[in-house]
Amino acid sequence: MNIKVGTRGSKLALIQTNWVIDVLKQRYPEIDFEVKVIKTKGDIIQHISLDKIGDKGLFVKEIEKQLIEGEIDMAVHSMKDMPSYLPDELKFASIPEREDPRDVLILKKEYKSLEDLPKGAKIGTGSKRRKFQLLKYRPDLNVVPIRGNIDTRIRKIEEENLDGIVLAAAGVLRANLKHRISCYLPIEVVIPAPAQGALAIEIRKDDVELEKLIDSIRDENTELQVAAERAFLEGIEGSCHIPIGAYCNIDGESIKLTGLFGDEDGERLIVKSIDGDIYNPRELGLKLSKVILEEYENYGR
Ligand SMILES: NCc1[nH]cc(CCC(=O)O)c1CC(=O)O
Repeated sequence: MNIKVGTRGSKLALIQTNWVIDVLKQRYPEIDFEVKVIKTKGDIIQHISLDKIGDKGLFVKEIEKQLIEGEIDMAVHSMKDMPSYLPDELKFASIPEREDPRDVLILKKEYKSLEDLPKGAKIGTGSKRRKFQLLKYRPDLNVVPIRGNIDTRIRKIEEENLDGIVLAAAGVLRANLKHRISCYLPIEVVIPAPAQGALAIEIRKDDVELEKLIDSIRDENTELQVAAERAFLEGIEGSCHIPIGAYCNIDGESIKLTGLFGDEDGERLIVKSIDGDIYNPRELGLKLSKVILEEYENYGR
């Protein structure tokens, strides 16, 4: 059997794709996998702030088209970049084990933590979720927009004379850049993006054979967390112009889901947690989105 795997061409996308192929190969050494790099709209318009072009589908549409047409058989993405709804013909296969969900700071050599940073320090991030949570903790910081893949952003610390940047631990660790991490931001301080650190493997709905194969690398806790966190995102119906975050903590049969939601300019920023059990993660996510949206509407009244 020969399986064609579609991916973006960024270093991280290729690392993630090869990671999935490697774990599948360990179980099915007889299967051949062929990587096909696909250029997406998001890769072509690198210079514009993601905030301004918006649209989560930017990095996946072209890949999904090739999947539907049979040019490829599966696609590997970062789950956090995936829109709430997939094309009718496609679905997610089982989800493998999540990487560290936290965000990290990569700082100039002089500094080791968020607390170390001098007043007014310049921190680069294009994400409102990261920006407003950092400012809540350190209102004096000067948060400036940056874009680009991981290497580009790290380079910009020097090039644009920043004191540091915020990145997802998952991308930095997968790219073998652990030594660059200055500190991990606790989940209580910076709630991650829904499903941050988890991978999405997209396949055709009718591809039962491949579905079964990928089921061998399923991680149940990750699937539970992703179900709850993405249901919250779906319930919010937000875009990337507003801060949205979610993290699901599992403790035996109990789960605690924490959600973050706010407005475009950071005036309203709401964080709330609710408890549930491992049997209804999706319902818990949808419920939390309703509770938070309601609180948002009543804010300041
Ligand atoms: N927004 C781009 C993106 N999409 C996935 C990752 C890293 C891997 C992940 O979060 O799962 C990143 C980089 C980042 O946010 O630092």
